[in-house]
Amino acid sequence: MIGRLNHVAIAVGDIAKASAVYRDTLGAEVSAPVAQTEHGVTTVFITLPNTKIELLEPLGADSPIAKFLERNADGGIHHVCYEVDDILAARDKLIADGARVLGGGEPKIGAHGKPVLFLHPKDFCGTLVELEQA
Ligand SMILES: CC[C@H](C(=O)O)C(=O)SCCNC(=O)CCNC(=O)[C@H](O)C(C)(C)COP(=O)(O)OP(=O)(O)OC[C@H]1O[C@@H](n2cnc3c(N)ncnc32)[C@H](O)[C@@H]1OP(=O)(O)O
Ligand SMILES: [Co+2]
Repeated sequence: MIGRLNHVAIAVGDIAKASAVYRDTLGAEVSAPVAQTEHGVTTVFITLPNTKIELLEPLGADSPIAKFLERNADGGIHHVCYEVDDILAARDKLIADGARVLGGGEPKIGAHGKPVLFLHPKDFCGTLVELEQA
């Protein structure tokens, strides 16, 4: 079912500072920040030869990453995103297998304009998993 690793997400308290670390210290190609109001985060994408790093900063009062940052004040790896050929078929199989699909199971449009879903970390080795329609 899962295919390419689309991105690894890092939650940060200050996305401008984190962008500067990746751009200036690590010499990476860093996008401008984009407010993703629907998702309660601001995103930056760092393009690598074989995948992407997504920086996430809380946006708005009830950002889904706020508690994560309370637990990890310096920031930290927040989720991994795998591509799937058919996100609805993947969702239905995961639910049939007893996995918890977050957000009521309906895909939202993610940062790349594609449908995305999130799977509960407790069901996937303590790791928040995002699926993105390839
Ligand atoms: C623009 C879209 C963009 C894209 O790529 O397209 C994005 O990636 S948007 C990213 C931000 N959105 C989301 O993360 C949505 C899905 N996430 C959630 O719904 C929440 O973060 C949730 C439910 C996974 C956790 O929420 P919260 O931390 O408020 O809940 P709890 O404190 O009750 O946590 C429950 C339990 O899970 C552990 N946990 C929480 N977050 C993570 C994590 N990122 N990785 C691993 N484990 C996590 C937390 O420690 C709790 O464990 P416990 O043992 O019970 O303490
Ligand atoms: Co993501």
